[in-house]
Amino acid sequence: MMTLGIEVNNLQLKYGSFAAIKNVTFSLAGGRIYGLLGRNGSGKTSLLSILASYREQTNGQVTIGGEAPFENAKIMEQVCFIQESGSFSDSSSVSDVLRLSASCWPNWDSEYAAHLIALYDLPLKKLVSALSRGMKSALGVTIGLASRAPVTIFDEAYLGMDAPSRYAFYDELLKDYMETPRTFIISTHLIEEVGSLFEEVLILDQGRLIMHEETDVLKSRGASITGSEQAVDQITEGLTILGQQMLGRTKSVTVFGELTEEHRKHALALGLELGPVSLQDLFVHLTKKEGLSNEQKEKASRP
Ligand SMILES: Nc1ncnc2c1ncn2[C@@H]1O[C@H](COP(=O)(O)OP(=O)(O)OP(=O)(O)O)[C@@H](O)[C@H]1O
Repeated sequence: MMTLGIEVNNLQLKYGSFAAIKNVTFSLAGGRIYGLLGRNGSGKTSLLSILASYREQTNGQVTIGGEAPFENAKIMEQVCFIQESGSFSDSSSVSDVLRLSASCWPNWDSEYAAHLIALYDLPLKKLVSALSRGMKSALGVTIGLASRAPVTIFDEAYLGMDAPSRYAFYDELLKDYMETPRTFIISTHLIEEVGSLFEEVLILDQGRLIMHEETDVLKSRGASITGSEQAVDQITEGLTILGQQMLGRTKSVTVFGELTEEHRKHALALGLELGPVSLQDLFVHLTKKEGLSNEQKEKASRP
């Protein structure tokens, strides 16, 4: 399958006078799983809508495979955008929606669709209006995966699904990605659940891109330090603490910022255990209202 690179340059989107996307610039090579994170109203859906040709930007450039996506039929059939709310007509039946989807995406895989329909027990004859929220989400997920679109975007698409269904979705996505590599962009608030899928992470904060990093590199921007309370307190003095936890006599502290070699040696000498920081902890810290100053955020986002 071809890999379509995505270039976003100085992108701006305004609703009236309100700027929802502010001078966002990034480049995605494609063929990876990207996570798009941001607090409520940070602009995730707005950004994804532009990539999916649902909206035109106010300023700046977007290209997918070298072409601007807006009103571009050739690009639109390469991009599948699945939203939480679903955008299926209420008066269509599930099988109508699937038939329409099959005609929209040239790479549609009917066999795979049938597998997912069985997996999620989707009632083909029911009208969309008669589906439960979770069933609507399962229909969306089925379409996104079976579309085999070179760029597949899930915008909180599995929110209505119960935990077993969500985990089945993560498994399917990973399996499908291994078999037919393509670009997935996934926006989510369920960072602990979905985070391990991401190879790169983008974080939006009030319309600005404050971080775009390989997940592993991002995780090395912080550390968890575990051991005796006294030793942990000693080593973390003066560091930015994201969170702490006591488990019996053992203390575990998460810090922001890379540990210096000296710190590491000292920690090991004190018998402390060092580990990576969780994506969730980093995210919460980076997007906290009274968290880092814009200057600090900018510094943190630089390699
Ligand atoms: N059609 C619209 N008209 C006016 N303002 C809008 C419109 N759509 C979104 N906005 C505003 O743009 C900002 C970004 O919204 P957007 O839906 O892109 O955020 P989000 O990151 O997807 O949020 P959430 O996580 O809550 O879904 C918000 O302040 C929102 O109120």
